[in-house]
This record gives sequence, structure tokens and C-alpha cells, in this order.
Amino acid sequence: MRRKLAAGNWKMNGTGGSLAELSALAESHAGPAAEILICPPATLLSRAADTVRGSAVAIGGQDCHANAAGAHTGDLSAAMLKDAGAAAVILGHSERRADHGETDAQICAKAGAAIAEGLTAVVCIGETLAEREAGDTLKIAGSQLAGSVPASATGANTVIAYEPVWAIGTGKVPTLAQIAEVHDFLRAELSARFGAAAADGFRLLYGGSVKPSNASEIFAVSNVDGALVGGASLRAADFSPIITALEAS
Ligand SMILES: O=C[C@H](O)COP(=O)(O)O
Repeated sequence: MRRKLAAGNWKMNGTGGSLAELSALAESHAGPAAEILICPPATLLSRAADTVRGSAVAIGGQDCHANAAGAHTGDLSAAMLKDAGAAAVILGHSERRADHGETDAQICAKAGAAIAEGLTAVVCIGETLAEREAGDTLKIAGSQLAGSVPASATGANTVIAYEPVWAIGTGKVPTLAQIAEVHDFLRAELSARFGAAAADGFRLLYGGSVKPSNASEIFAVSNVDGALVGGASLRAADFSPIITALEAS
């Protein structure tokens, strides 16, 4: 049985004052039925980890380098994230693919490094609007999944987040049938690669304009094991009802 996961990606948002939102979240979900993960900017990782210590909320990074150490100005290794208190790391988010030109091969190497360090790799994939309109959604999902997920991945160390690029921060959400089509496809692709039993262990998150108002219907979709939430994860008042909806699903 897969444990549901509510993951929040704060992206490039948040300073010290934002930690009050984390405290509020931890207090209102003391014994959650779902796993809760918040990925703040790297500048807040240590303080966020201190803030949630002893609670049910885990902390994650938003990227890591594939190498363990060295001359990579501005980058952080998986070991550094772990040292700062992270239990997981988001990799291959579409904003990193677009802003930093990250390729599937680079994301795969980062995920392998994160897994080797004991972090959960949250690997993101998803099509652009042009790709969807060209009828290439499943082709893109399949190739990004195959290229970005390392051979060392298991359901215990890797989570897949399906995030259609056109749904991120736009208020546009795919139909429930469109979400189901991709998630069912991803499960089948994982099954073909890792075998049915192993594939069954991977959590598949949906991401893109998830809000308290649409969370319940999305969580009822086949093979949706949780969400990767951006804007609505910044405030406990918004993220909390999403967690509650996931717990009830
Ligand atoms: O990582 C999170 C996603 O990019 C979703 O962002 P959003 O909930 O603001 O649309």
C-alpha cells in the first residue's frame, strides 16, 4: 500500500518570517495519515528543519548537484542537503529544465546521487502546451520518465511528479481523465521497466494549480498518490486543507 504524499514546493519564495507557516502546518497535522514534505529555498533548509523537528513534516531541497563535492560555484550536493536536514529533493522541475537547460541525463545523475545519499528523489516530468496540442503528451512523459529515473530507483527512494508545464501557476488544470491517462501510463511504463511488483511501490504525484477547491477530485483519480503543490503550499491555511483532502481520499 502506497503512503499518500503531500509535497509543497516553495520555489524562490520565503524568508525567515515564512517559518511561522511551517510551525502552523506542523501543529495542525500532528499525526497525519499522509506524508507531508515541504521544500523551501536552500537558504531556509536548516532553519526549516529545526522548525519542524519532532513533527510529522519533513523538509526537502529543490535541486542538487550530481557530484558529491568540488568546484561547482553556487551548487549544493545531496550530502549538503542532507546535512542541512533534508530528507528529500525535487529534481528536474520544469522550471529547472527551462531556466537552466537541465536534460534528462543530468536529472538522472542528480537523482542517482540523491538516492545514494539516502534522500528521496522527487523526479518531475511533464509536457508543454505545444507538446500536448501536438498529441505528444504520453511520448514526452515516457521519454522523460525513462531518461530521468535512474536504475537505482525504487518506490522507497523515488517519487514521480507529473506536472504539465501549462498547468503550473496558471490556474489551468487538466481534466481528470487527462490526469488519469498519464498516471496510468506512468504506472505501466514503470511496470515494464521495473516489474509490476516494484512499479506498484512508486508514488505518483500530480502537480499544477492544485488548490483546496480541486484537491479532492484530483486525489480520487486513478494512480494519483498525492500532489506536488507550488503556490498553495506557501501558506498553512491553503496547504492544510489539501493535506486533509489527501488523507480523506
Ligand atoms: O512544484 C510545483 C508545481 O510547479 C506546481 O505549482 P503550482 O501549484 O503553483 O501550480
